[in-house]
Amino acid sequence: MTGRSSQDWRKLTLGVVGLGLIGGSVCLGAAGFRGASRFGSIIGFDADPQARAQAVELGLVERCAPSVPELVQEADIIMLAVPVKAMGQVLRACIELGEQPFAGKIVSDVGSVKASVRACFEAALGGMPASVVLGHPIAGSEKSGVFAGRADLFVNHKVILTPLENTDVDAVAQISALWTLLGADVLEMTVEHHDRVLASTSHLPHLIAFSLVDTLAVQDDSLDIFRYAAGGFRDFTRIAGSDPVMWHDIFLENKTAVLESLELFSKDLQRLRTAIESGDSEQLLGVFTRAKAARDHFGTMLANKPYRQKMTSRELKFVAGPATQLSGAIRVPGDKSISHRSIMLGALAEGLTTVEGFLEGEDALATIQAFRDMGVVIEGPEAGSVKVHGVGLHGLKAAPGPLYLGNSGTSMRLLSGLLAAQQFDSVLTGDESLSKRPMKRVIDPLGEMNALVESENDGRPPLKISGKRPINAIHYDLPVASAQVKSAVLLAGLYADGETSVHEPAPIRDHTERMLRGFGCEVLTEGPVCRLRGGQKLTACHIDVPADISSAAFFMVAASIAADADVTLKHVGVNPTRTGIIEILRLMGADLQVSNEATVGGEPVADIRVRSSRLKGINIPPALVPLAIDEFPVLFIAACCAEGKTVLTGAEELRVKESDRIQVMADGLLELGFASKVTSDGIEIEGRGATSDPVFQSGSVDSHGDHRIAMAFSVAAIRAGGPVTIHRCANVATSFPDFPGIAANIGMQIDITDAEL
Ligand SMILES: O=C(O)C1=C[C@@H](OP(=O)(O)O)[C@@H](O)[C@H](O)C1
Ligand SMILES: C=C(OP(=O)(O)O)C(=O)O
Repeated sequence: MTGRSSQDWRKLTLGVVGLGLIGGSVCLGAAGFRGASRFGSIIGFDADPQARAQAVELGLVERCAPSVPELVQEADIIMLAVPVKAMGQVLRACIELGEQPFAGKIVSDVGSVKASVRACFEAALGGMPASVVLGHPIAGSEKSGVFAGRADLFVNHKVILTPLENTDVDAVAQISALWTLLGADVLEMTVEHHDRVLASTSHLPHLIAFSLVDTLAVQDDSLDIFRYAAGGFRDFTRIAGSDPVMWHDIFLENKTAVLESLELFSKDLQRLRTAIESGDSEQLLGVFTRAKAARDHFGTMLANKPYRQKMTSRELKFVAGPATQLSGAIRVPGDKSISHRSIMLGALAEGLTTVEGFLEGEDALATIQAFRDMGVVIEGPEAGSVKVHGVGLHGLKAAPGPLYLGNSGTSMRLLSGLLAAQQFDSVLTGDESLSKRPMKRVIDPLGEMNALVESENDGRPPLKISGKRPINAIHYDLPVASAQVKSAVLLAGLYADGETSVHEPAPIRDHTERMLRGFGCEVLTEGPVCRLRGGQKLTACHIDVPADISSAAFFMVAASIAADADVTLKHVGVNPTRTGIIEILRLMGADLQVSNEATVGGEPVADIRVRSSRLKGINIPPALVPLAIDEFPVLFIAACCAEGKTVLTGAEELRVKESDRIQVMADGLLELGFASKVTSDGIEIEGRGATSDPVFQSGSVDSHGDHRIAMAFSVAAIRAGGPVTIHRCANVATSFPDFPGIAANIGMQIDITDAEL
């Protein structure tokens, strides 16, 4: 649907019936913010003669028609902005114009209950004319009357249109264009869906606000109550100041849907009452933490920020600049792999698990949300602290709907193993990138364990996991060096009768095994095989999440390639299954010093000091590939800045990460004037080293929504001849929220722009 040009509108007369808050605002918005009318003329009618006179005086309309039929005759587009209750009378008045009073006109309304407005049309006109498009702007206010109108009332508000099967598509397009002109976002749904949604999101809250204020107002000490009522009362009850007659009508008109949501709410309220009475703190915390998470999510959605939502309508762009001097000591956010596992194992444990240093990135938040959906009480995260109220191995409950795991492969694969062993069915979904990632690697071994994980999409998400199936212990030889697959099998193995063992073809991260031990579980590791007996109890513990070496890697490369750098990365996790980046950079001649080594909660940590160095190209030993699997995008940047050739082989896994990290990096490098040679399982990069500075041209690259690609090119900018613009960076928040802010602390310059696509 395309909007009309201003030229088109100027040929038309807009007629607004009902000049209260909504009708008046339609007039003012249509008149244009700068006073120049966008319409040929705007006329109005209101049942109240005084309102008619005031509307003209206030400049809402040029003039008022003496009756509804006369307005209908004159106008081309008619907006019936009268209360739902008055609709029948307005329509009956139009009958004097003949059987089809709206022929050749386009008509819409603004009523809050669509089924009853439709019934009014059917009763008055014997059916719904094709040129009538029912609609509802979600832009009320507790103010009403002819003085309440505002030209910008609808800006950035939603308008729901509810066209019927016979509604004329051109009429829908015109009414949609009118609302767009007034600044609104237009969407469509059925009449029934609209009435159900509004019953819960608007009508029920109004009912509760009216009821609460009334309950308090009739108490003896009401004056005191109101005098001392704090901000919470004021915020919560603002809508009790709304027009009583209008709301009285709405409740009676939307009776069925309102009663349904009231019934649901009453049950939940009763449950809270019982929880308070019996001192059931678990139940109270469960409701409150879930509600807080949902409200926070709602807040970020309203602010158009990317928490668990598809980033289709907005683009986050980084513009990174060259830098020569980098210095300072920083601590990057918590390890993503360990953060995920702290929630999963904490939920399965008995008792309260406390976590600090938790990564508040969207991937780990998606895991938290999934467990909340399965009935686990999780407090936080609050400045990296999380409290997980474990429910025990058999305490998870079926989620009310599919579990949405955003961009996170780790969440989906580990949860597949865990959920395959539950007494309920589950569905796992994810964003566009996750929906393309291979899941057969977990479907197959879990199938061998008698689990049923199904994909209708050639082994890709969504995954349907059947519960209530006994899980068999197996020995599994991992065909790919994947810690996610190993962990999925081990988590399912927790529920099996007997010993599950996994053989890894090369060393891969072992956080699951280490953390299980921290929870009191016996997990044996003998060379490449780890074993675990099913049925073991997990006991809650404290987890200190180290800084993520995969995030620190960006600054290790940044400091290595910058002309003058001395950067210290604090409290970094240096588990030997993760230190491939350190080993590879050292082989390339980087100056990395590891100090303050310690062990926290079974995981080694250290500070890493990095200074500028003359890197040289190497053949990356294949054995190091799994130990640095997430660090290759930024290692490619290091290779470009090295002297000589770097060759990566045995890294085909990179092609099935959040993007095809080999191809997407090579494409981006080319945009910056740097040609590389892509191979099926790696890349060859002829470094430019010190012989060419800048190494990269200024330019513009597409990260394909892959966080690690976006951050790698931000690092490349250090050695570019001018700014590097990186598109689709919103997913940086999956693993490294505030990457630009932390980068700025050592002297990197990354500007963020948030633009409409
Ligand atoms: O187990 C984990 O936490 C992870 C394992 C790796 O994936 P694979 O198991 O697919 O190699 C890694 O790429 C991912 O970022 C996190
Ligand atoms: C591959 C990654 O994560 P995941 O598999 O959890 O999406 C990553 O963080 O680079």
